[in-house]
Amino acid sequence: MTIKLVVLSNAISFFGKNLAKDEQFMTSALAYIQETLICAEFIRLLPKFMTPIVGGIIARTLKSHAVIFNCLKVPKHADCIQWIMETSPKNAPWTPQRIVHELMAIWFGSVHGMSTTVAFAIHDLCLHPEYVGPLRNECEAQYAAFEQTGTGLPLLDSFIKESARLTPVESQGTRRAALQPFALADGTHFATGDWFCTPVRAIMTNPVDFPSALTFSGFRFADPELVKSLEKDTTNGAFKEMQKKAMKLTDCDMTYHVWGTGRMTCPGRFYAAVVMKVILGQILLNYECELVDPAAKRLFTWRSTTLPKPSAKVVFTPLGEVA
Ligand code: HEM
Repeated sequence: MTIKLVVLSNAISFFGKNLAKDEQFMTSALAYIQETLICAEFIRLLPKFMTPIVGGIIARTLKSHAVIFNCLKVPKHADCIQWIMETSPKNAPWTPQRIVHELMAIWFGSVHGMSTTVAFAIHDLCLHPEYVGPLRNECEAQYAAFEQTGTGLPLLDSFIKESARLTPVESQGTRRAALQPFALADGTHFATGDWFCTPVRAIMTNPVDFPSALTFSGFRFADPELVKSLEKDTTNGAFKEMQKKAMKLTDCDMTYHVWGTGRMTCPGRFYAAVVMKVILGQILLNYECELVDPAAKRLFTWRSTTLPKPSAKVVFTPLGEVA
């Protein structure tokens, strides 16, 4: 009885209220004491070299150990918190506070980046209705497979990439402060504390890299053969402006800076691309969308950021109700 009383009194401080009320856990926590005592006495009788081997075998066979370890083990989650914990520096792991701080920074960046990029892509669907047919056909044919694998929908992939090229959320990227005097390969010199960045918008509208750079060409990044096969769907040559080389939404190079550059290129872009395709795929499969006033200003710029104007309203009409 005494041991039971001590176990009960101790349990809240050791394991917290929830586990202290868990009958299966508490039975095992009590059994653990007795099993450990017997096991320890037995092991003391063995030659020293055998103790770790036999001790390990006994520990694995004791039921109480299994229950306790299963209840106390921190589960491995498939989420962003787990990823942050695993990528925190091994030699000086981050405190819980730092992990929450990192999580909220990523939460902000990812929600802001994705919501703005998707909003602009929806505007582009409204402004360039010639793309709706081929995109909807692609979704009808491939959305189920995309749901299984998270890959595919190459026309939608290109459409989102083109929308983000012409309306990137940020006009400047890869902002860095020089921590010590620093020179670029071309000799440009930075003193300690100087800031520099890449002109994202200017780079992505450079006519050297993008034919008809200021024209929206939703399939310019797709495979030219695939786009050619759509020619029957268009009468006005809408899909003719193509890049020299096909490029996926998640690809980045010196001409496409939406995801940043170099060592800090966005690691969330594969996830972001899938989420954006889910949202736009569902819209294409279920709705017709229309800007209430297509001629009105739909974006505004604040410093280097471009955002959708809250007044730029879109009407979504379920496909079944389209007149
Ligand atoms: C359309 C949506 C997104 C855009 C446009 C975007 C853009 C960017 C850009 C430009 C950078 C580089 C910043 C720099 O070099 O200073 C970056 C970094 C980063 N992004 Fe994204 N991002 C998006 C979505 C996401 C999502 C969904 C996640 C995570 C779930 C994410 C996680 C990160 C992280 C952790 C970094 C920092 C990488 C590092 O420090 O090495 N992003 N993102």
